[in-house]
Amino acid sequence: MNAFKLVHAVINKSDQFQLEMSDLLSAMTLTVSSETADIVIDLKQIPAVTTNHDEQSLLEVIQTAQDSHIQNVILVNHQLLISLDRQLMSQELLTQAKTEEWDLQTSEQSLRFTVDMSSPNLGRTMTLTHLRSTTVGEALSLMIEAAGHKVYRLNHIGDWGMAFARLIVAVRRWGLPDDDNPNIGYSKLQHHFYEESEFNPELDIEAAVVFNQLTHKDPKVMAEWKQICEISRKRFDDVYDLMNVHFTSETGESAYTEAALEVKQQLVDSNITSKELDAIIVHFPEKEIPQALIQTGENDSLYLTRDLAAAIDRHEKFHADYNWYVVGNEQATHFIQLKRILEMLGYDWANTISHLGIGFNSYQGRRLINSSGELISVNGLFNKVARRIMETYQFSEEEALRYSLGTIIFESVKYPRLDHFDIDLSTIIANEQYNGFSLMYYVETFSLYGEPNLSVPQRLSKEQWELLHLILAYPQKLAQGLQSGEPSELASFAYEIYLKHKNLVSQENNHPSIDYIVIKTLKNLLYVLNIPVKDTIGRE
Ligand SMILES: NC(=[NH2+])NCCC[C@H](N)C(=O)O
Repeated sequence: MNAFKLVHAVINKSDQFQLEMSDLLSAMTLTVSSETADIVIDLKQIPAVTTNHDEQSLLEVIQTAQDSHIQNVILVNHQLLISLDRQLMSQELLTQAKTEEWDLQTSEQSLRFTVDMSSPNLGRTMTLTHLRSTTVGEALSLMIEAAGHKVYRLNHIGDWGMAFARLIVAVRRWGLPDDDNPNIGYSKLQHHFYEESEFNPELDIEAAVVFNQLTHKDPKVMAEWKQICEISRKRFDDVYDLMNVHFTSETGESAYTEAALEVKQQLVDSNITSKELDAIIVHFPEKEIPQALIQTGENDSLYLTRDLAAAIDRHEKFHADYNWYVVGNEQATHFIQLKRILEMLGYDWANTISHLGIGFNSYQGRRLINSSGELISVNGLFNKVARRIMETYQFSEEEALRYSLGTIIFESVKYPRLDHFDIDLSTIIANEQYNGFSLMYYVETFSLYGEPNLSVPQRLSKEQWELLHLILAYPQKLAQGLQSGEPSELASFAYEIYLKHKNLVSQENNHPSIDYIVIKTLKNLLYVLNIPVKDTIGRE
């Protein structure tokens, strides 16, 4: 049941008005309190309506359409106030919940998106920022699909650069890490390298030689590099499997080293670079953008230059309307430079690029380390939270892991992206709180009585209608979440529905048909956030 499409169709059926769905979407509110009306349309926000006469005609269009969903419509102070046939609307919400055909599209055309998400670095552990990029990126991808668009999920894996030369040297001296936790092992090796190189400058010299060999694709050194990458990669796949995240394309940065040289040449040829010693630099006309380093020595490539090559490749492959990068906000300048350089090269599609930044993330107030200062892997975090759930609620191991995943995923999407999020073991699994645990538990254990012959009550109480009325806003919440790139819009929407329903139940003012609509809608919202809720419908 999509009230936005309904109103849009009613108006556009006439020859007089052809409104854009996007205009209607921003002008139309399902009022918070349904006392005045069920739908308010602010006509000042609709470009096609400019005069009093237009306002009057629009009113008449809706009146003469005599759509059965619309009970009454009046014009007050440049606003259209629409009252709906509550029973009919509710009945249609019930049908939607039964058939699970969620009609959430509010866009006339289907658009194409790429979402750069996760993009961890091999040869070290996945950080909480990478984890949150994965969860936010996947939620956004599912939201894009739910809204009827096409998404390409892209993993731009960090597998190139000086860090790998250091790791190769470290592995030569101190051996490969053990199998249990290779990425923790690699991170320790990197750390060890830094400590040792303070006393032993030979290490840095050897790393520089290795990096040069890597740059020239020396087969023996490439084999050492490849081994490190493959071992490291497997662990990330375990995380993706657990979270049910599947990428359209996973390309290491190493795949762009040659294309990066071409981009460099293109920049030099367009006269937007300057050479300072061995370095090639772009100065921007805007003073506030810091100069960008394109190359430091012959034949090498830098993160930015590889990213420019990858962006061009992405555009050629996917021709997306939107290219999103869900990446830590400390890289804000990098993305400003990336976009501006593409503009300076004359790529008109540069405006499709948006950096959706991620704020600071912590575990118990710190980075992913335990109380004795040891690194924890993301898999380790899932297990830790699962263990805590098992102890607290006596869940089976399998159930605890599923709840752990759902809880961590929800926790990382429930705040606006740029806000700090902390995984606090004592609060994230507390029941009846604003967390993933409570929502999963609620939708999976709420007792629903029967399904087949449900129908909504003849007369809905005020509170009952207010809850269903809130659910009618789903397509708009989804559109707003996509507009701002914020899955948190849906997380807080789910929580609001949950609270209202709990309240209804405590007043014994619920009804099986309403329970059914609510639980199915909440489940759908959780699916769209990639929370692994069970398919089955409560206990009978
Ligand atoms: N296309 C991109 N730059 N994606 C993000 C890459 C993130 C990078 N690997 C990092 O961990 O910092």
